[in-house]
Amino acid sequence: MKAFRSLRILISISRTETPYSKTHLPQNFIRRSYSAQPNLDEPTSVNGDSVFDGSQYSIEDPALLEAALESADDELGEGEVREEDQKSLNVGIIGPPNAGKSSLTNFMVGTKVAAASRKTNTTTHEVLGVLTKGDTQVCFFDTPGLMLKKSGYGYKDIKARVQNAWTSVDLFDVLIVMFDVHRHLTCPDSRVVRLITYMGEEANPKQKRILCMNKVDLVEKKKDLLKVAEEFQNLPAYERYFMISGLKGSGVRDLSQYLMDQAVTKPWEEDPFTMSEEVMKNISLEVVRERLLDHVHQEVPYGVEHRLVDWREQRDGSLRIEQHLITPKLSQRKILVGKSGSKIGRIGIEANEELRRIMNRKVHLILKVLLK
Ligand SMILES: Nc1nc2c(ncn2[C@@H]2O[C@H](COP(=O)(O)OP(=O)(O)OP(=O)(O)O)[C@@H](O)[C@H]2O)c(=O)[nH]1
Repeated sequence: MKAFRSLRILISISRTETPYSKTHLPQNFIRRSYSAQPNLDEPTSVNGDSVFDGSQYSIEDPALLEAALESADDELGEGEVREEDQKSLNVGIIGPPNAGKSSLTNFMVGTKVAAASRKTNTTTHEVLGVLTKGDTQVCFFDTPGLMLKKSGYGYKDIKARVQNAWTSVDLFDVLIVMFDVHRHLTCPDSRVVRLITYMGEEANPKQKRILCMNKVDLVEKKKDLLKVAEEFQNLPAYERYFMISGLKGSGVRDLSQYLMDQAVTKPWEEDPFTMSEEVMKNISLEVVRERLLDHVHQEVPYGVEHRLVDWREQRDGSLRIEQHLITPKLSQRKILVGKSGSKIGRIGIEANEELRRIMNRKVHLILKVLLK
């Protein structure tokens, strides 16, 4: 159930724009619960008992129970807000690679899963995450590749995608210009300074711009932060300056509050009940990890390398998920596998069932325990 709890947060993360990437969760799925039993007592044993294959198990059709729990159409479900009451804000985050854009978004959105295996540079403006709180939805967009060349001009000629990105940057309600202040103090990069200056030179009446000095946790002498603030203080386009640690969270609450306060009455653009494929992949890892921690009490889970090796939609609409658990020691592998595969089997059954409920479709979870 811990994964279900985290899902209340996870569902507010948005989707990537691939046609097959959307999974629409039933709007009241969080409140549903139904039990299911595997129809076999023992998990599959292949080549020395290291494989759990979820396709060996079938779950009773929960449709009847789902129907019974369905709320009436005109009732507002938990977390739903009438369109006329919805407030929105689109926030672009611009900054050099490694500035901490994803980490900050993850912290604000409330989970680490948003970007762990995010594909970069696939779209002009990639949704990094969506924060939906009360009646307000804040969408965070990445602006990949938007840096300035030494000449001071953008890399417009590289690809039309980048050109479009530059021209549409102005469309965000708020633009966060972010940089790694620790790096700036130790090894300043002229391209970053140029970007900060360029974005701060001229105020845009339709867009609020803020300058975020990130990674303040790495700066030992906090006085140095004031020096940096002074360096950029005469840039009229920045309405506010924030000193934050997107990873550790310092200063993030003020920033989140500032953003929530900027939201205007406008229907939400992102369905808070839609999950991207990337998010689902990470959920699948999280769910298995959780079960692992539940069932293996020794130190084992912390030494285990956990990989998603296959994620495939099958012809019948079901999802095949294969994950590998790689242990450094044979003894750890034995603990994980259990007698005749009983441990990994149990972990697999429970994780398979939970994933089936979350994804709202049939899931074949394959877990393999391997030795490094
Ligand atoms: N100490 C510290 N590290 C941070 C902070 N924010 C991010 N990092 C680390 O900096 C690295 C880059 O962070 P990301 O969030 O991936 O940066 P990004 O700007 O999204 O990077 P790109 O995807 O390359 O554009 C990671 O190793 C983070 O853990 C912070 O506030 N403090």
